[in-house]
Amino acid sequence: MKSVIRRQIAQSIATLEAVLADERIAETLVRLSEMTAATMKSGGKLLVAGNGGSAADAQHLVAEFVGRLTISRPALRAVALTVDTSILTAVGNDFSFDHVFERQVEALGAPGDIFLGISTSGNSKNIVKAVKLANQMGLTTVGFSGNDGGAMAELCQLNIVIPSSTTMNIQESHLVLEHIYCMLVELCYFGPEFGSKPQALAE
Ligand SMILES: O=C(CO)[C@@H](O)[C@H](O)[C@H](O)[C@H](O)COP(=O)(O)O
Ligand SMILES: [Zn+2]
Repeated sequence: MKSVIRRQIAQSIATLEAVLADERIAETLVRLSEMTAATMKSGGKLLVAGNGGSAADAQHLVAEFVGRLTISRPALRAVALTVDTSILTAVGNDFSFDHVFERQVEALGAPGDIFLGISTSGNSKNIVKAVKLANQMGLTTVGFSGNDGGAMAELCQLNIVIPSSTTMNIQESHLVLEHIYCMLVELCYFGPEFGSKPQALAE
């Protein structure tokens, strides 16, 4: 059993090492963070969707934006499209599960907003459909994926593709980058001096 634990931790670290070595990922994350801060400053918002573990990620990331991560500051405008069970069941039941995020993009999205789809395969139909509509509506589309980026890689304007084909490792790296993403948006939006008292978080 311990050998399984060691192997899995080593695999998770190796995936993160590969992420660390990938300059494109760092460059894309900086670009995305600057763009997100600018979008939010001008009244736009971030919409986030994912399935399974990535649905939990969507909610986790949005909770950091609406609450706080590294500094005490005003709430930032972000919405997880995974949380309203009435919408998910109504649209899933009346249309199909492939439309549960697309419909919410139609309802809530506006030109200039950002849609972030989190999908380890990059191929989940409900995410792909939401990306397509978001593109048509003039949102900026972003994909967090793994493997070869799947269909999302061809559709999204910005892509972060974890260099792994193992779902759990892709998810683990996504979470690390999602925390850094929120941290960088706080930095871009409020400036380093705003966060000079991180102990405020303990209050
Ligand atoms: O958390 C896990 C596996 O670690 C699962 O719940 C996983 O997220 C689900 O199978 C998803 O449906 C996978 O979808 P995707 O990442 O390919 O879009
Ligand atoms: Zn999982």
